[in-house]
Formats: sequence, structure tokens, C-alpha cells
Amino acid sequence: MPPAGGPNALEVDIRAKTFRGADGEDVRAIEAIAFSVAPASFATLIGPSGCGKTTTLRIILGLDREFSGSLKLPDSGGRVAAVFQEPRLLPWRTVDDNVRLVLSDEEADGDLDDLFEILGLAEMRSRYPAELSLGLARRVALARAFAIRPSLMVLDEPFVSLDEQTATRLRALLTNVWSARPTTAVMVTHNLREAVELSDRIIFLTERPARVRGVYEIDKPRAERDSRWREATLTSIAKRYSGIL
Ligand SMILES: Nc1ncnc2c1ncn2[C@@H]1O[C@H](COP(=O)(O)OP(=O)(O)OP(=O)(O)O)[C@@H](O)[C@H]1O
Repeated sequence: MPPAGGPNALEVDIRAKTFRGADGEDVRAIEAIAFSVAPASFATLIGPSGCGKTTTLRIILGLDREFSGSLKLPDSGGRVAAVFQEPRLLPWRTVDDNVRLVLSDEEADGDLDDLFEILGLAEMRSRYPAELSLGLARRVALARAFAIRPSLMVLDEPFVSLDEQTATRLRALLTNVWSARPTTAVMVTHNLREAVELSDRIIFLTERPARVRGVYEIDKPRAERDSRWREATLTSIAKRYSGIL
């Protein structure tokens, strides 16, 4: 049984996921991935390359229905937002339009000032994607995801390929916007520091075919996660899961 997460938790229970390989052979990607994410809490999946993390996110997003097991979303009528490695902005639309495009007609006329402000994008609204650095484009992708007030947010390595300073700034912005607009979140990253900074729960996966290797809970409020606490937490994780760091 997946660990309890409450009535409106995200419940993922993948019993098996197999791909048909190019040579016609079956490739077993996932053996058993079960976990839950409590409402308005943040979970991160970490595991070796190719172990099935993106596949798990695609199953959660409903983009892949060919698996054995079950999935329960936090709110069946709610919206689901996704943030991918690539910001996927429309190049011929301004920043403002890229964010408004995902909204319904009534919402699109609404006030997004707070959202742009919190993400440090207030001055960028009339710019086009080609005028933005990768870090800024990723902020716009976050704005677009949070604009719909999703009941579930899925993030696939949202800060990969950024320099460390930019990534640190973006993680702080994500924490701020997520506090202002809380939602149940599941992120994939290869960066354990990032996981420790952002998550309430870290789910460690094995090599393919993936199983859950262990779940690490973090109770410390984000505002109190200073560098000393982070180093101690990384050490404690490394002790518990050898080979993780
Ligand atoms: N459409 C597909 N057809 C065949 N095999 C696939 C397909 N998609 C993924 N796989 C295989 O399933 C396994 C899991 O892939 P997935 O992309 O989920 O891994 P990942 O953990 O996200 O990897 P990474 O950390 O490198 O991003 C891999 O071995 C991959 O080659």
C-alpha cells in the first residue's frame, strides 16, 4: 500500500510499465512505483538515469495510459499543470500573452500582476521569448503553470542546464510562488540539493525497472532550511542511501 496522504492526496500506484523496444523486445521500465503526495505538499522523485521518472510523470499527466496499476488525482475536476525542461513558449507571443493563453476567457482578463511580480517578471511582460535568457523563459513557464491555479503541478527537471546562481534564484522564486498559490506538486530532478531545498517528501527510485528504494520525509519549514541544515540533511540521506550522492 502506498503511504497514506489523506483523502485529497495524489495516489500513484504503478504495478508495471513495459515499453515495446525498437527490436520488438519488451523493455520493463517500471516494476513498482507507489507513493502519495498530501494536498499542497511537494514531492520529488530522484533516481538513476533511465529508471522511469519521466514515464511516471507522463502517467500522472494522463499522457500514457498503458500501465498496470492505478492513479488517483488530488481533485478529479481540478486542473493539472506541467513544467518541462524546455519552457515551450510561443515565440510570436509576448510574455503576457504566453501566460494568458492558457486561461479561460473570464480569467484571461483577470489581474496577473501579483503572479508576475512574485516571479520578478513585472518588467518583462511585453517582451518576446527570443529576448529572454533561459532563466527568464523558465520563470515565464512557471508563471503559466501557476496562472491556472492547478490542483496538481508536475515539474520535470525545471531548472536543468542553468548556472548555479540562476538555479538558486529560480528555486527561491518557485518557493515564493508556490507559497502564494499552494498546490500539490511532483518534481523530477537529478539534483539532490534541489530536492532537499524544495521538498516535503523525497522518493528514491532504484535502477530500471524502477522500484521505490525509500522515502525521505522533510518536516523543516522551508524558511528555516539554511545551508547548515542542508549539509546535515544531505549527509543523513547519504548515510541512509549509499551511492545516492
Ligand atoms: N516511448 C518509449 N519507447 C521505448 N522505450 C522507452 C520509451 N520511453 C521511455 N523508454 C525507456 O524506458 C526507460 C525509462 O525512461 P524515462 O524517460 O522514464 O527515464 P528517466 O528516469 O526519466 O530518465 P532520465 O533520468 O535520463 O531523464 C528508459 O530505459 C527508456 O529508454
